[in-house]
Amino acid sequence: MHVDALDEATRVVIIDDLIATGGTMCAAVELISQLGGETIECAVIIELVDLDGRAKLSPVPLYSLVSFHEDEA
Ligand SMILES: O=P(O)(O)OC[C@H]1O[C@H](OP(=O)(O)OP(=O)(O)O)[C@H](O)[C@@H]1O
Ligand SMILES: Nc1ncnc2[nH]cnc12
Repeated sequence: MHVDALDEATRVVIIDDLIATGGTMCAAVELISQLGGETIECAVIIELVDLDGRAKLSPVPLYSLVSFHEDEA
């Protein structure tokens, strides 16, 4: 991503296929922040609930379409 791709007025929604530990999504939030933007929401298709990536993202809200628990895998 170019260093001048975002400015302070840019509100970003990050979309990925899956959240597990939240490390990937957190890195994306941090990158957006370093470039001056603000992540207003993260969205995924699949959330692996037991790995608690949602807590790592807080206070950025997470929207997920499907939640899997360990005993359902
Ligand atoms: O919440 P995390 O623990 O960071 O994991 C989530 C990431 O893992 C998967 O990518 P993966 O690294 O498997 O690569 P790929 O989907 O590009 O093949 C998935 O697409 C997310 O990007
Ligand atoms: N724990 C996990 N299960 C399935 N896909 C993944 N991608 C990254 N972490 C994963």
